[in-house]
Amino acid sequence: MIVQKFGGVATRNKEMRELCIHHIKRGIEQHGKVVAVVSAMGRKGEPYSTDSLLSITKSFCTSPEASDLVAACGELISSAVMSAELHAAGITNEIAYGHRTGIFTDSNFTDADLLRVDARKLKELFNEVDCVVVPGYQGVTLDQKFTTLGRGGSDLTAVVLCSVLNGKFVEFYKDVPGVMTEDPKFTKDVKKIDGLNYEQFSDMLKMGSTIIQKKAADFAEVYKIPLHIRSVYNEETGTWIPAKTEA
Ligand SMILES: Nc1ncnc2c1ncn2[C@@H]1O[C@H](COP(=O)(O)OP(=O)(O)O)[C@@H](O)[C@H]1O
Ligand SMILES: N[C@@H](CC(=O)OP(=O)(O)O)C(=O)O
Repeated sequence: MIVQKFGGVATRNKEMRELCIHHIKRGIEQHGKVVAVVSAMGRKGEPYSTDSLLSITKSFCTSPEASDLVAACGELISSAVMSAELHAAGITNEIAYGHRTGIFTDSNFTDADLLRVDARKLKELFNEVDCVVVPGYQGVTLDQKFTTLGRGGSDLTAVVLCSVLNGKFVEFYKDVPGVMTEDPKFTKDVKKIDGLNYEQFSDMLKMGSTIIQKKAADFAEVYKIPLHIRSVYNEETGTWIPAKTEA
């Protein structure tokens, strides 16, 4: 089993989600089962993105609980869309959300911390289907309120689920070939880095790189979860953390 994470750019429209579905199919063929963690579709200005939902009313800034409930809807919509399109493509799948995902947090709305993760339901679902679709970025409190895990939190969802389900590694599907020497949005002459150790990757994130959420990278380092950051547009190898050693 592996975990694949598809962010807002990878899930933004049907054409992009077809690429995601191709990777999920290949993941199932090569690794048996796939947990597909999805983020809200699109970026600022697109209708179902996290930023668009959070801008419905300025009053969300005075009500963190309501703000988290609306934010969680972005990933719920995305998981419903992805699940339906996977069914249409012939891939058996179930959606795990709310307490079915088993990610329980404290009530620190907008940046909640994990309390415990109960993987029993997810394991049960894998007896029935090849793929479980999980809305990222969210957890539930012990009294069943939705919380979010901080911006970029779907990365944390992916890494945490890989850890509790004993997955082989997490694949992050991006609009870049992997971790580059610098952010290609701002610098032209960049090269893909084939591999980094956890400390080198953490240093890049500390310097401000936004390629994955820092909390997720820290969790991966502590629990030794291998990460593969790669392009959604093709099947080429991206960047492995930790670097693959020569056989
Ligand atoms: N060193 C880096 N290498 C590659 N991409 C980087 C780097 N630093 C920042 N980025 C940015 O990270 C973006 C990919 O992350 P993001 O769009 O947040 O993905 P996701 O939608 O999966 O969360 C790239 O478009 C790129 O601009
Ligand atoms: N949608 C949330 C969570 C997330 O991880 O998104 P993305 O994978 O698109 O960065 C956010 O924008 O913060």
